[in-house]
Amino acid sequence: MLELSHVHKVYRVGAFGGGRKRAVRDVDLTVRPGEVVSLIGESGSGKSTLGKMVLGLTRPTSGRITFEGTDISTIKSFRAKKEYHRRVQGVFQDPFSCFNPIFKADRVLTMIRSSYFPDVSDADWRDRVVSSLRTVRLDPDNVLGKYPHQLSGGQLQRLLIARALLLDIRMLVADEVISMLDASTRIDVLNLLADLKERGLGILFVTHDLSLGTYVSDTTVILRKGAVAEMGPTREVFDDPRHPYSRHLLSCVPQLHRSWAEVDAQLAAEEPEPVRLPTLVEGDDSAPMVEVGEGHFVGADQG
Ligand SMILES: Nc1ncnc2c1ncn2[C@@H]1O[C@H](COP(=O)(O)OP(=O)(O)OP(=O)(O)O)[C@@H](O)[C@H]1O
Repeated sequence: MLELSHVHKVYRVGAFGGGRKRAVRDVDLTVRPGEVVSLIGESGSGKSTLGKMVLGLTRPTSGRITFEGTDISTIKSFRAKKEYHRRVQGVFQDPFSCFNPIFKADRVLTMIRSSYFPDVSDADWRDRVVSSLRTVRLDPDNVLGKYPHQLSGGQLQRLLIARALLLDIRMLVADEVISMLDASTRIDVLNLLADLKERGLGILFVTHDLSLGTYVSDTTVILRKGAVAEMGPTREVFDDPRHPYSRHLLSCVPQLHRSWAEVDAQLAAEEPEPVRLPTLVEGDDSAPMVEVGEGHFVGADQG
């Protein structure tokens, strides 16, 4: 469905754009229908840049992104871009900033109608809206006609997902969608993502939160300095992390039932079979990976 192949992104920075900032380095990854792929990494590791490239908000410096067989760099006309966004949508961290406080919150749905479905009758449109709101577990009577300040962050986030669903999307880029929500609402939104996955959507779930990454994802991609440090089936990556960075990162997840000393002791006792990590070559932008288990890859140690 979605395939990234040797994707790089270098931003021009500095007063006259003379500097260069490498944000993404040689990333290969795939998202299949009904699969949730978590992109995990610390701040600045390139997660959002990858999400933005998939959404066509910024272009890769090199490499290819294909969606359902089409290289998205060939999608140029306004009409073709609109069609692409009928299939691929993004939902972002701060739901509040997506709403204009002087308009009712459901205006985000009306705008979809005027842009994509001008010929749909009022009755048909109302049915579609009600159905998409129910899918995201919102009560239409509770949210329609309300202003953004009358709704919670979780309701606004779900409203944005409902908006995406009106478009019959196949792929959702969910960029830190739960980081601004309180704990119980987070679980609601995660459960909603799990429902969407059941409906066959592919989801790129961008997060810096490791523990939430495991909750919904089939595949985990750990990014460091723009390159993949480790990727593979989520259970394998979490149960048997092979890259030193992933091991360090996973050991930092607080666990209620164990002290830090116990975690350190376990890590030392369970030192995995040593992996010969690939090396980066000076002057070469590629980021090689080695396979350490079926579909489980590790990248170079970038120090
Ligand atoms: N438009 C831009 N121009 C220049 N540099 C940028 C731009 N956007 C991002 N960067 C830089 O690229 C790197 C990757 O940024 P990105 O936002 O993708 O990381 P991230 O992992 O999503 O971080 P966070 O979790 O803090 O959002 C960072 O060093 C960032 O400063």
